[in-house]
Amino acid sequence: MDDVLQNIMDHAVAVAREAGQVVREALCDEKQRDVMTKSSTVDLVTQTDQRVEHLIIQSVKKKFPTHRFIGEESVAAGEACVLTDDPTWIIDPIDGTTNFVHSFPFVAVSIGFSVDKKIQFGVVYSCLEDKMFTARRVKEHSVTENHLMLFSSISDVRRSIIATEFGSNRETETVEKIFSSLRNILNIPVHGVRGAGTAAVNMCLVASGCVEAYYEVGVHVWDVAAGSVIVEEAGGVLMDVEGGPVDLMSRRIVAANNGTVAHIVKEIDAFSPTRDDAPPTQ
Ligand SMILES: O=P(O)(O)OC[C@@]1(O)O[C@H](CO)[C@@H](O)[C@@H]1O
Ligand SMILES: [Mg+2]
Ligand SMILES: [Mg+2]
Repeated sequence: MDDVLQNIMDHAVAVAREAGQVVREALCDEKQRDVMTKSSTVDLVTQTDQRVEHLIIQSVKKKFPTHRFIGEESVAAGEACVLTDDPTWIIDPIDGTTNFVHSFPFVAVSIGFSVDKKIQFGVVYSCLEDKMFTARRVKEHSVTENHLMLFSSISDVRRSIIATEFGSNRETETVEKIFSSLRNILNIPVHGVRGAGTAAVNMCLVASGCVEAYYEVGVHVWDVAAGSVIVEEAGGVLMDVEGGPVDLMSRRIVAANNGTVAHIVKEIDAFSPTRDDAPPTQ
């Protein structure tokens, strides 16, 4: 299985790079950045998101015809978001669509691959920085092209930088919760709070030791599937925002180094968005 998995992972890296090239070219063409909206007026999608997801899925289907997919834009178009034991590609064609639309320079192609409901490898291509992050669920871990993982050993949370995002839900109660967590964390006080505008890149920042932790309520499985392996293989931990094991379908995540995770979890004002795998409401 090892060689088989490596073969699949090599394909994921190649197709992520190809997708990244499409994204970079689209950035120079206003038409390809025309905005449509999904769950709210600030949940953006472009024809490039759809095109890139199609490109990835078609390329994988040619090589691995029995594999299944959970793709952000396919789910938006009505496909089920259900993880089975079958080999499944979990795809976010553009993580950071808002960044893409505004030319804010953090945009990633994120591909996680799951078997038996466990993510086996993750590939995050931060395509405007041209950084490829990969990790496989074995002892080895690697970040290609010299982007070495330099995991943070800081254990004093007051010396940390914490990453988070504001998401695309603007309901008053949700915004209140987001600010309540943010206030608690700023008041620790931490050195700073940052957000790249993409969950996948935020998780790679944890794996690289640039930030000590990343947390968010409202993410989707395609935002974090790839990053989850990258963080764990770098030596980090994943947790639910109220402690306990993370559930990638729950839309809640903390990814952190060992020293700060417990401190961050204490400060989060948790809530529970509708799960990614919830049956559709009629
Ligand atoms: O919609 P996209 O661009 O794929 O996802 C980007 C994003 O908004 O999704 C997460 C919340 O859902 C955030 O962490 C992240 O910034
Ligand atoms: Mg995303
Ligand atoms: Mg996306």
